[in-house]
Amino acid sequence: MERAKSRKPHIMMIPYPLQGHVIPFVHLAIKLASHGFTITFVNTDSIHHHISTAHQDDAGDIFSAARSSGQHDIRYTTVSDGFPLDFDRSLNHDQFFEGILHVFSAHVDDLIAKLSRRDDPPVTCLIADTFYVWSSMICDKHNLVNVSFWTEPALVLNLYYHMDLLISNGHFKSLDNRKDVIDYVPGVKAIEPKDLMSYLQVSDKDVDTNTVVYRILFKAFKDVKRADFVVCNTVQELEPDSLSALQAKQPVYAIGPVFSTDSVVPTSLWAESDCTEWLKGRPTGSVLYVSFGSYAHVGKKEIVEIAHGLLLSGISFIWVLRPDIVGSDVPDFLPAGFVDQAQDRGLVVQWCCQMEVISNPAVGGFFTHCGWNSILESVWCGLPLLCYPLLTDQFTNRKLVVDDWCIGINLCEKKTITRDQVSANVKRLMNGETSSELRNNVEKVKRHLKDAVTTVGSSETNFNLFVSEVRNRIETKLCNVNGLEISPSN
Ligand SMILES: O=c1ccn([C@@H]2O[C@H](COP(=O)(O)OP(=O)(O)O[C@H]3O[C@H](CO)[C@@H](O)[C@H](O)[C@H]3O)[C@@H](O)[C@H]2O)c(=O)[nH]1
Repeated sequence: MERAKSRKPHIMMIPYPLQGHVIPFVHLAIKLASHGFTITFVNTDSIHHHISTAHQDDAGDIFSAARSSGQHDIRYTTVSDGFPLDFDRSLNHDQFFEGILHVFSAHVDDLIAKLSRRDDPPVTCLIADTFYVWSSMICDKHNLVNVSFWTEPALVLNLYYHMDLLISNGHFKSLDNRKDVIDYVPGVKAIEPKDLMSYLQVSDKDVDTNTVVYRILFKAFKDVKRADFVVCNTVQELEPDSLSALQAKQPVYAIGPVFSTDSVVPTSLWAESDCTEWLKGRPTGSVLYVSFGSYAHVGKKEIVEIAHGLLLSGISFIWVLRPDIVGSDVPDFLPAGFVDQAQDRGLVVQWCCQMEVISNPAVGGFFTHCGWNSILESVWCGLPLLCYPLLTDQFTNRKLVVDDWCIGINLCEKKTITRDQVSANVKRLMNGETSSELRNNVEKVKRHLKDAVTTVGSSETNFNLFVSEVRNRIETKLCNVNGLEISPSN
């Protein structure tokens, strides 16, 4: 018993190898380390390569500054995702995901086995992304406490969790899906099929649901039901019904927003441009920030319409355009002369420190693809949103933003957009009556986010509860291994 108790709990954390997942994982890692856990953070070789290239630090351990400034016990290692470094994962999306589905877990298994021979204290808990299909298998094999980290809204988890209901009611995976409102999912009063995640909006007539994305979804949301704990990057007060429905099934903790405004850990996969000089002296709230995140692609036609719409609007803007926004094989996508026409009114960068830019007082609105991190960050900074969801959870996130919280407006119902539509909506977002209403509403939602992370707030309380439950579970496991019969409270 004493031997078990004296061992520091050691958590291995493995984010999904995508930007929007790595960032919240890093912040959660630092928070757990500051609560006395030993953390081993695992990035894929490819993610590590991108981060260290972007930050011009090839040998880098991304946690070195955090370790010395906070005296945290965070170790950092990398693992192969099964593909060579120069394999284009964005261009060969499905092949890459087949690897993540079938091959990646063997590398993780191998890494844990290696660490357990070498590491002190031994790894006793795994926090893996909910989209991984192998967490329970790995945890069973290595006797680890199994924690699933969900980086999207609870509403989205709740809908995936109840995919079987959507299928049996004919809203998903039937030849011709029902189009009426869905009102039978526990914790979801009503949701229209157009607000489901993109993957659940298709019928069997149009799409083959045996493709790799669906095989991952079906397996991952079965596997999450076997997790000991689920932590969600959301706030109890913002999504009480979905969270209660999930909490009725298994221990689920809303601990968001999980981010830090002064992080010393490099996480960007692309080199960041500094926008501070450009923003200097611009009137408060006058600049629109435009970004479509790290993963989704936008058609060249749409990029051209957005570009013209931004010019037509007369509003100043910073537009993040990753080199692969259309596709890594399409390097030229902006209309000829765009940058010259924008003159001093527009800045185009391939990537930036988003939190730093949107917290600048000159920025007054966010034109977004509705990635969940961007929504949380935008609310944190008090910015209303112009929503242009592209895929996956982004449609469902838009429902929360536009319909439930009334802090944003829709760019369009369909994917096709026109420059006039862009210009009109940018102006509505930034100035006038709609803009003031949205800003008032954002302040209310922002209050929930800020309150949640105070020492008595819901997220902080949930986090502390989670920490103590995980500790107990780890101790119980260690004692069982050592042949000691104890209850967690001993
Ligand atoms: O120039 C930029 C642009 C973005 N970011 C950061 O990158 C993250 C982007 O995350 P998110 O807004 O969630 O978008 P994606 O990168 O597209 O995230 C993926 O992961 C999210 C969380 O699981 C999902 O909600 C999205 O649909 C999915 O595409 C945020 O933290 C931003 O602050 C930067 O630092 N600089």
